[in-house]
Amino acid sequence: MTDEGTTAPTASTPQDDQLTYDVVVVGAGAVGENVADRAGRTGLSVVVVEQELVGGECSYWACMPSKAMLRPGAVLAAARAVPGAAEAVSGTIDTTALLARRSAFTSHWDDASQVSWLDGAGIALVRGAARLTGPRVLEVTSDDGSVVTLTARHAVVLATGSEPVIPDIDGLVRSAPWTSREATSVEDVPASLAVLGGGVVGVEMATAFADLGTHVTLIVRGDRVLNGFEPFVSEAVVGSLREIGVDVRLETQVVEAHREDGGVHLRLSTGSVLVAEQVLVATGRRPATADLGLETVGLTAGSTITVDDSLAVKGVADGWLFAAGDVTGRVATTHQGKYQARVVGDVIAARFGTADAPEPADGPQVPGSERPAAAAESAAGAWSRYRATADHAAVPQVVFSRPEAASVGLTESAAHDAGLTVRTVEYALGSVAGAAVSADGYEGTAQIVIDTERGVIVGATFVGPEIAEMLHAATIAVVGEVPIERLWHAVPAYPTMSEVWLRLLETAGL
Ligand SMILES: Cc1cc2nc3c(=O)[nH]c(=O)nc-3n(C[C@H](O)[C@H](O)[C@H](O)COP(=O)(O)OP(=O)(O)OC[C@H]3O[C@@H](n4cnc5c(N)ncnc54)[C@H](O)[C@@H]3O)c2cc1C
Ligand SMILES: NC(=O)c1ccc[n+]([C@@H]2O[C@H](COP(=O)([O-])OP(=O)(O)OC[C@H]3O[C@@H](n4cnc5c(N)ncnc54)[C@H](O)[C@@H]3O)[C@@H](O)[C@H]2O)c1
Repeated sequence: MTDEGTTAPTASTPQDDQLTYDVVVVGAGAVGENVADRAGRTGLSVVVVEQELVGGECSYWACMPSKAMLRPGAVLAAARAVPGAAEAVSGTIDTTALLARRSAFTSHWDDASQVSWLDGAGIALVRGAARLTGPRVLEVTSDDGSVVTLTARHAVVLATGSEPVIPDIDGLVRSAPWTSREATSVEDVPASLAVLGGGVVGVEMATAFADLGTHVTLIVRGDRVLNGFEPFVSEAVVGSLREIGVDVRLETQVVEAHREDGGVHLRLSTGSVLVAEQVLVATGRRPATADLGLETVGLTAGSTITVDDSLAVKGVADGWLFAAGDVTGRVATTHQGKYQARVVGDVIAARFGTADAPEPADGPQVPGSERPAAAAESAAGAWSRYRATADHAAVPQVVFSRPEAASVGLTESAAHDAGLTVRTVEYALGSVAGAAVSADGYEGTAQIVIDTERGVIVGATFVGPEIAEMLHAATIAVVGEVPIERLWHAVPAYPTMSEVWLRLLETAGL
């Protein structure tokens, strides 16, 4: 569906400097790739623009390398908690092997395989930095300075992700701090590391570097880590970080920083000075929108791009501009961004796709309609495939700390803030046979938040070794709004950790 007479460019750089496609996606991270795939399924021509590596942050500097770095420590801890296996693992982590496996997971920071995937899916790629110059038109500047003008016949989707925030602390920028990129691509493991920020990146990277033998100090300004989770998660995670040798300093701020004699000197609010070989700043991320030309379409450069549940950008006329992923400021995880990508891809396919678009499996069918998908999309309500409803009700997240932490939906306090009448039920995971068998001295907690008016679960939290895979059952219960009386009939196998569901429901009075 490219212009007549124009050969659709493949994943190599196109020759023309004026190109028109049905859909232009800016950013080929996990989110942009999924938007392109989904939107292109009904015959729309799609191009993605990428200024760095196709695959984005998650593949090369975030999810994949960080999880690869954390896995050896988790496996060792699991083996050490089981007599019989423990005796077989008397050594320490092999740093060289760990980093080699980490690098393999990033394809050695080479995006060739992802580019081939784009090619196979019939999605064109233009390499360079894209900037809107007005409605539906963008300029892409490549590394060699050449400029391509891209026009979208129907839709532009911004999926430019986010960038780390470096707090305004005297001397910090001059100290050349690490961000998560340097931490996840590390080759020379530092002897000591100060980690600033007790969020997800701070906690995961403190764990990973402690495993690598680095002396880690975690500086947290509040009285707990992982603020978005239930408070009992912080207690468990801080306790175990300290057990693996991380010096956790709660209610502490960095006042001033400078680099001297090969190390970074951090003056702390407590009056002491901390010296570390490197400092990792993990104090959150902001949407990457500073140089996107937002001002040419009536938005503010550098701001979060606000979208509705169809992922259409608010405040832009004619419904041609969409956004998904970190750049929307909704939820900054790959899985939720990819969910948004599926939604917006389907919305674009339905609104602008051809008459032969497949009929949706859900939503109202309009007899005799030439474009059933378009009719279904325009009538779509919450929980249809065309609306990102889960962004409000059922966001799951796993933190790969030790113990792991996982949650979906609302915490108790968020439920109160939302005006719900709730009760919480908690159960010690270590009392469940499946957990006791999996590790001697297993410690962990499961909690559900029950909306007492509707009799459904609106939130769940787990903390404990190897609980990550427990989360999806909770997500299904929350999204499905399964009445707890019905959940009672979902019988967990014995002896698995999932038996905690039975114990939670018994504790709730069933
Ligand atoms: C250390 C770390 C660990 C993480 N671990 C997890 C995890 O385990 N699980 C999880 O779900 N999430 C994790 N996340 C979050 C996850 O990485 C992000 O939510 C995800 O990468 C967002 O995807 P995205 O496509 O929106 O953005 P990105 O992956 O950032 O992709 C955006 C792309 O747009 C490109 N781009 C930007 N501006 C332009 C422009 N003007 N022109 C052309 N291209 C442009 C960028 O180069 C980039 O490739 C982690 C994050 C960090 C920092
Ligand atoms: N496993 C996962 O799903 C995973 C892993 C890593 C990152 N991520 C995502 O990446 C995003 C970024 O992670 P993050 O940890 O950088 O951000 P975050 O928002 O999770 O945590 C940032 C922390 O830094 C603190 N902070 C902010 N400014 C500070 C300052 N000036 N001084 C001291 N502390 C300060 C905040 O209080 C907060 O605790 C998150 O949204 C997260 O969801 C996800």
